[in-house]
Order: sequence, then structure tokens, then C-alpha cells
Amino acid sequence: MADHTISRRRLLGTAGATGLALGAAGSAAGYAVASSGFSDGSGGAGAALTTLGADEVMFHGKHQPGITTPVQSRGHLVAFDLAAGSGRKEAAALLRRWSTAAGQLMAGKPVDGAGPDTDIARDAGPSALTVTFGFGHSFFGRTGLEKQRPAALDPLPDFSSDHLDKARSNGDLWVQIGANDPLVAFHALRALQRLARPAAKVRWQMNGFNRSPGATARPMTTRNLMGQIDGTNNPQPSDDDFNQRIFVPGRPDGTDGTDGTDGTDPLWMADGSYVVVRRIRMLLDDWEELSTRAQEEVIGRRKSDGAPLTGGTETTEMELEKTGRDGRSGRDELVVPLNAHARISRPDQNGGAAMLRRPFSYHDGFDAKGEPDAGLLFVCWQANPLQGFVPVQRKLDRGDALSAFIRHEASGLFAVPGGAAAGEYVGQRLLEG
Ligand SMILES: C=CC1=C(C)c2cc3[nH]c(cc4nc(cc5[nH]c(cc1n2)c(C)c5CCC(=O)O)C(CCC(=O)O)=C4C)c(C)c3C=C
Ligand SMILES: [Fe+2]
Repeated sequence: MADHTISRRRLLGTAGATGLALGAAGSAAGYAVASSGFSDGSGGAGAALTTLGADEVMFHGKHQPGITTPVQSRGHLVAFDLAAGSGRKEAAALLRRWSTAAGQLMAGKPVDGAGPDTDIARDAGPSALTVTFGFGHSFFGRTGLEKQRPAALDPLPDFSSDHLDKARSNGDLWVQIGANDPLVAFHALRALQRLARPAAKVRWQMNGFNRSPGATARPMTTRNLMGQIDGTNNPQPSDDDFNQRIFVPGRPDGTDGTDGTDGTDPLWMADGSYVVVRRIRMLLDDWEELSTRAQEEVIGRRKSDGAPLTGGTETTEMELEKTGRDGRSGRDELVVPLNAHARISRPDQNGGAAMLRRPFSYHDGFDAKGEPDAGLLFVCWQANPLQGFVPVQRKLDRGDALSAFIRHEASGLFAVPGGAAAGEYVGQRLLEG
């Protein structure tokens, strides 16, 4: 599939490019002026719209966009709470408005329904914009839909290292926006926030980023703010068990009303996924005091190329039992320490637990002590958080060498339903079921 190839070439670092199409003229033309350079007509240095700006991801499909889509360079994560007096009817109308707008925005078109378009994204193509919607635990009580609340949305357990800010955690509704252009991303954010009125208002918002496509000489897995290559051992859509690990099973073909799930999920979650969002601050002043070798031992991988400390390249399998002479103790020690992050987070160390990590870095300035308020907006996807994030985080909480250098400051768990078919809105099967 041609679309697939183009997107993969541009953006490694996360799973495949389901639903990404090369937009070129077509749908993007409605809004973007196909400019080949500067406004004086001189051509300038590049013709962005023919490359990055033209990437279009489909809104309608089996799964919502923004899960297996390659991670974009700009991200906004936003939680909304329903306003007093808003219930199921208002929530259904909101999800309908949001879905219509998301389809228009992702096609690079102006949005109807929230007054005149703001023009923030004018001249730009879709830029691989994705909009993803989810429901939090509290949504179901507010809308009288408690019976439809999935057991998998039960609150996450407390972890001993948590320093969570409740005001920046959870929420009735969650929206993830990603794009390869910051103006396109902000345009979508503003449109969706305006369309939320008067039914819902913003509870919290976090802004993130990743490396810009084309910044490196060859496509590479992205780096985080600790300087590590991050995302190497993500499940891949080509893995036999990828769908089973990441998505709730779909309805069996040709039947209506039969539960195609394994019995733990309501039907409206067919083809959906659960997302765990953690704002994880990096204690960069402490981290940057470590030698490169010490930093590598914390993770178990080389900083330069992401290869395991046991050798090879980024994709070489880690040799968990390999020992070598330790320079300090003079004894034979495991090359990848027992508490190395990349050792203890592996599925084979956690009863098979796996998740698709799709994070953004963040930086919100410097605090009063002059330390960066920066880190990772850790976003991970799984068919069931009890077989993904929870067991792995329990293990990390008990003895991850990385723990001394990070702090979990906010947390959210949301049920993200399957994608909307053409003419449908996201969550329709829940809200009108
Ligand atoms: C509970 C899940 C996880 C949290 C929280 C987490 C935080 C976190 N991780 C890094 C950096 C790296 N993580 C890497 C691998 C890795 N991490 C998790 C899970 C959590 N990480 C998993 C499941 C894995 C893959 C393990 C495997 O199967 O090999 C790596 C190595 C490269 C890679 O595979 O991506 C790095 C680097 C940071 C900085 C961080 C919190 C800020
Ligand atoms: Fe990790």
C-alpha cells in the first residue's frame, strides 16, 4: 500500500501507519492554498504542502486514528468535564459535533458549527492531523450509563512512587490531537474546545512534541528528553498478537447484538482500546549528573544507537543472562543490570503484559528552583490495562533504576471506542445503544 510506505519512511518510532493517506491535492485543497514557496512567489526553500502538509489520516475506520498512526511532532492531550446540567443527550450531541469537526479538520477543511473558522490552519494541508476521543470513569455516572461502564475502567491502583495531582488527572472525556504542524494542531484544539461549549469545559490540558519529520539524515526512532532512543521495542502491527494485545475484539461478522468480545467488555467497545496517560516529570538536573555509562545501565541500552548493552544494533535481542567482568567490582556481573528499565518492563518479565507506547515529550518552563518542568506525556494503548500498563508499572514501582530520575505527576485512564463508520459519530453505540 503506497500510503503505508510513505508514512513509514517519514516517521518510525511507533507502530504502522494505518489509515494514513497521501493527501496531495484532493481533500486538502479545500482549505490549503497549494503554495510552492514564499508569498512573493519566489519558491523559497521548500514546497511543504507536497510533502509533510499533504499527509492525511482517515477519520472513519475500524479503529480511531491516533493509535497506530505514526506519532506526530506536535500533540495536545485535553480532558473535559461535562458542565452541570449536561447529561447523556448533551454528551451525544457533543460527540456528534466533535466527530463531524474531526473529520473536516483531518481532511484539512475549515470547521462548521463553531462560528467562522479561526483561519489558524489556513494555507496548511492536513499535516497528518489525528483526533482521538475517549471516555473516563466519571462520564458514565454523569450520563446515567453506569451499566455500560467497562470493568477495565476501574481506577488504576495506587503506586508507591505516585505524586499525582488530582486536578490534572482523569476527567469525563479525553481528546488526543496530533499533527506534524503546530498551527494545524492548535487550530484543531481551539475548534474542539469552542465546540464543547456549553456542554463541557476543559479540566486539564497538556502539550507535547516529538522530533519533526525530516530532521534526521535517515528515519529513526525518536529520542526523549533524557536523550534515549525511546520506542524501539513497541509491539508492531505485523505481530501475530498485535490486535489481540492492543484492541478490544470486534463484533463477529454478520451477527448483530452478539457479544464478540471475551465477555469483559461491553459491545460498544468493540474494536476500541484503553489508553493510560501519565505525565511523568524527568528530574533532568539529577539525570544529567550521571556519566553516559551510568545512564546506559539505568536503561540497559546504549544511548548512541539504542542497542542493548549486550551488543548489536537497536533491533538486536537483549541477552538477559550475559555476564561480563565489572570494572569496579572485578567480578563477573550481568551486563544488563537486574533493575535496568528495559529488562524489567519486557513482556517476558511481566507474564506477557504488553502495551503500545505512543508518548510525547513536554516542557512547561522552569520551576522556582530553576529546574526544568519537562518530561514525558506517557500515552500507552492496550486491550486491557490489567494486562498492559498495570502489571508493568507495578514491577517498575518495585525496583526500576529509572525511578530515581522520574516522578509520575498526573494520571488518566480512558475507554476509547472503535472508529466511527461514515455517517456515524464516535461513541454512538454507547450513547444511542
Ligand atoms: C508502565 C510502563 C512504562 C512506563 C511508565 C515507562 C516510562 C518510561 N520509559 C522511558 C524510557 C524507555 N523505556 C523503554 C522501554 C520500555 N518501557 C516500557 C514501559 C514503560 N516505560 C516498556 C514496555 C518498554 C519496552 C520493553 C521491551 O519490551 O523491551 C526504553 C528502551 C527502548 C524501547 O524499547 O523503547 C526506554 C529508553 C522513560 C524515559 C520513561 C519515563 C519518563
Ligand atoms: Fe519505558
